[in-house]
Amino acid sequence: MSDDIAEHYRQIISALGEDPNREGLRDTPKRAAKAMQFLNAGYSQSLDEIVNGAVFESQTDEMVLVKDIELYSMCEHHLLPFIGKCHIAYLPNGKVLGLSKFARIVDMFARRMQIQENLTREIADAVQEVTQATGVAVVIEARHLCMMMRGVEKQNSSMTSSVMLGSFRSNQATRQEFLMLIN
Ligand SMILES: Nc1nc2c(ncn2[C@@H]2O[C@H](COP(=O)(O)OP(=O)(O)OP(=O)(O)O)[C@@H](O)[C@H]2O)c(=O)[nH]1
Ligand SMILES: [Zn+2]
Repeated sequence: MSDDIAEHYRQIISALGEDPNREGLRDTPKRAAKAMQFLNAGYSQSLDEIVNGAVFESQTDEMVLVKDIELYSMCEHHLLPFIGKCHIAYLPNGKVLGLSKFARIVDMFARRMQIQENLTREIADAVQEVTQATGVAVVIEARHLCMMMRGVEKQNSSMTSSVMLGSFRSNQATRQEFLMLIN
């Protein structure tokens, strides 16, 4: 698989007019293949595996917020990175999720070919599935290199996407509290 990807990179380098045999590029197909596999490792993970049973009984029903989880993903249109941060809140319903698992869930879905809206939705659905929470809110703020390095070449625009489930959708005060806490 890795060799296969490396061979394709060799061909791409060649098609771009470079010499894949010159010293600096000799190992590049192999490195690029390895990097690309890392950036797409989310396809071979499952929610069960990354959560690893770290769901704990708790009587708290107050909002839990995990803020500023850094995020690196690749846009599925150009295969260029988008970079930003993710905020996740939920209202526990008898159980809480291990803190590190929020970052693991973000990475599992970010390390796939994505658009920001779908990434946001997949993270929210996953948190809902493992916690059975009364409500889940996810906000992602990101900058897309496909907008910066090429195309419209806008350096300062960022995109915010959100998904509100359960109480965050139905209860204005809950949503307001969340938005106030992340701003
Ligand atoms: N909604 C959304 N759009 C995205 C995301 N990532 C990239 N895009 C957009 O996907 C669109 C693809 O448009 P196309 O016209 O098919 O491709 P293109 O000619 O390369 O587009 P330009 O970027 O405008 O040069 C562009 O408008 C991108 O900005 C994302 O996460 N969400
Ligand atoms: Zn793009």
